[in-house]
Amino acid sequence: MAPADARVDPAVEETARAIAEMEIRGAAAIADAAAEALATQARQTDAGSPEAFRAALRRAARTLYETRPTAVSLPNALRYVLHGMEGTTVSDLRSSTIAHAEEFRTDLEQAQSRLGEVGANRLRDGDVVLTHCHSTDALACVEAALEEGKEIEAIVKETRPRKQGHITARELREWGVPVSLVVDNAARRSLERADHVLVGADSIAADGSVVNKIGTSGLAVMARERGVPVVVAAQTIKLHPDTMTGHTVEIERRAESEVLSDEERAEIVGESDPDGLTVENPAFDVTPPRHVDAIVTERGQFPPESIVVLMRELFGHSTGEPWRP
Ligand SMILES: O=C(COP(=O)(O)O)[C@H](O)[C@H](O)COP(=O)(O)O
Repeated sequence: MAPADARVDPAVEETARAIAEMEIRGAAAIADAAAEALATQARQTDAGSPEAFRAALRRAARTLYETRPTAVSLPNALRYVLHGMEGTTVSDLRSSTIAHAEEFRTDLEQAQSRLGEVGANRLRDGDVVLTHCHSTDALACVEAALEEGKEIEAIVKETRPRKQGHITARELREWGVPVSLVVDNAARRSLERADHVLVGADSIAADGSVVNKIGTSGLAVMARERGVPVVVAAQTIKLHPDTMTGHTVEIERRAESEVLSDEERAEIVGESDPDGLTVENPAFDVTPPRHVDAIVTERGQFPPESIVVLMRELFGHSTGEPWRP
């Protein structure tokens, strides 16, 4: 049993709540917040023994891990920080954990800006990108292209049901990028004037499949039909190491209330049996590698089928779940 002083800090509970309720969202932001929360746990814990310290960190990591299942950046971040927890005294454990969390967060930021430079090479002056959801990795490519003096336009898919497209549109407008906001159903028509589909990823599997916001796979199929290249911007923390041994990526299913209000439900159901109406709300889908042209990472760009080589290089060691007791 874990020692009594292995308590999860309230700040960690608060971060976990914010991730679960999507106040903190997007794979990179989730990873960053999780690493920061573990540093807070390490700083605040009143654990009186190395054993209690380790147990408290593992508990905190598990609390964070259980928030959202699809973005692998979350377990990758937790694993990185917990693997860095070294020492035989509480003081050493504390300082090594905090140092690793800080290193992770700095690396994350630098990786995104390097990735942006790599992705910007694909964008030419005057190009139009079509986006889906809100991805900081994808936007880093646009930002780097703008810094190089290129003019870029964007067609931004609204992205039902939570309309993360509005966040994308806001950021692009802050940078002065002309934006056409379109409903998701306008995707195929909008592809007529797009030069690239540019999206992010929550997880990338060993076969090069891309797990991203629901609607990405349909968009990629249509883009292939129209001959518009599909570019996935994804730092290497989006690579899912467990898929090298055949695990599949869990697709998060979210609440009906994101899709249908109580009043709308009542209107549809009328006098009929309420159980006859169910709402499916999967948050992500899987785009097969044949519909993806390139995965842009901070290590360069890769055809999806070759991403496994990079995955082996980065995650060749055993992965494991260090937050399990
Ligand atoms: O699908 C989403 C966000 O989904 P949600 O809004 O459900 O979290 C983003 O495309 C990826 O997380 C990549 O984002 P980033 O490039 O910022 O890591």
